[in-house]
Amino acid sequence: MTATRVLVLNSGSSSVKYQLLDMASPSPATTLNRAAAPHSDDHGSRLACGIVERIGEPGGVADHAAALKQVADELSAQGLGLDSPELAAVGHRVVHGGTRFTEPTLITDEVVAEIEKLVPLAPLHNPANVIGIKVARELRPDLPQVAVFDTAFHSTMPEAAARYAIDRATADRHGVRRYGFHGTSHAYVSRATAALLGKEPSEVNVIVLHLGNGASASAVRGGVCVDTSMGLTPLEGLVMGTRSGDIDPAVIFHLARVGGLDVDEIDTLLNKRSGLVGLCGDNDMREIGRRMAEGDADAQLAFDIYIHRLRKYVGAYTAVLGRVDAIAFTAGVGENSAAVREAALEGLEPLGIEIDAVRNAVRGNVARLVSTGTSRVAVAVVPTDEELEIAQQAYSLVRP
Ligand SMILES: Nc1ncnc2c1ncn2[C@@H]1O[C@H](COP(=O)(O)OP(=O)(O)O)[C@@H](O)[C@H]1O
Ligand SMILES: CC(=O)OP(=O)(O)O
Ligand SMILES: [Mg+2]
Repeated sequence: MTATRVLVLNSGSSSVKYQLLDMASPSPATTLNRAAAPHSDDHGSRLACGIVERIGEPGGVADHAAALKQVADELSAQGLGLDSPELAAVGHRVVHGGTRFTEPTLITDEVVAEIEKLVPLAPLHNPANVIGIKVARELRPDLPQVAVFDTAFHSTMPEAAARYAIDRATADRHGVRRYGFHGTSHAYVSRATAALLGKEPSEVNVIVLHLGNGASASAVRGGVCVDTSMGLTPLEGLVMGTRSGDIDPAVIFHLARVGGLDVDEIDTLLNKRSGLVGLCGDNDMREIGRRMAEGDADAQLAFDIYIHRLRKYVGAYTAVLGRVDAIAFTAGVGENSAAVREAALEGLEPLGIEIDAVRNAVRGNVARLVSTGTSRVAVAVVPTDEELEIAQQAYSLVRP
């Protein structure tokens, strides 16, 4: 029997998502929506999936190790356990790959040690990724395990976009540069957007707006990333659920000198108590929408700040790309919030961007266009599938 299944673990700061895929059958993107299939040979059908949430929170499981045990138990209960001989590999999302990891990588002890060295650059994410790797390797030491890095797709950014304008020697000594994140999603969605337009990725320039709890924008020219909004860590850029995104770095000095906060307190403030939750107490866009409908001024201001930042990045990446063929919305907010999409692009007709209010309001879970027939820039909603992309990349390394 040929082993054709891949288990994907997407360990986040407070959740573990998993999918088991069979790489011998076509992917749902192919069967549901041919136009949106990102690869011509697009394989990977979902056999099982799930999520363990609220890790470390009251009412949730204690820690990531406990979450992974729950994942293993859920799979075993369906007869799809990690002991299955049909498993060909485990694919792991790893958020920070530094400058070294720009390709899917077969995991060894040495690779794990390198990923651990990058923890200071992604303290909310890499430790969880490492635990996932260790647990899976203990359960199946014989099985190939593949790391797929969030930073990889952004490694093509030109130096002009990747470097901060700070002292070069200091920056180089400490690895201070812009790495970018959510790259697996930006890669998948930019390709799927090209497919939706009936074009090759090399033929189109796309702005991808990945709006989840973490959020980032990227400018993709002919299939290659040329800029993205996250930087050294996943804190820079857009307003997020709990993260501030861009601020004047002097805010940190001011809070330390005048506010008396120490570095760890400021880190927690900017990563966990800022963004939408810091502005209005809620980080879920559904709840913010409900509050706005009731005339809640704090929720409205949080929404307005979120949208203002998003529009700035649309404008910036329009200038970076020169010619924009499509703007693609993805992830939890991007796929589901018609209000965010509309507010982000409202009044941008002079840039050739015309969103169609009726199309935009239609809900769905397949890739679709929401721009008018005359819009020079296509506006698309493209469901992301980080797990499918990770499975395909992992399988390409281990397939017979
Ligand atoms: N129907 C919806 N309308 C508006 N926002 C939604 C909807 N469903 C989910 N979201 C938003 O999506 C977010 C989660 O997105 P997701 O991509 O799953 O994030 P992450 O992977 O970072 O956990 C939620 O916090 C919520 O704000
Ligand atoms: C890198 C990052 O921000 O990931 P997430 O959105 O899963 O938190
Ligand atoms: Mg996510």
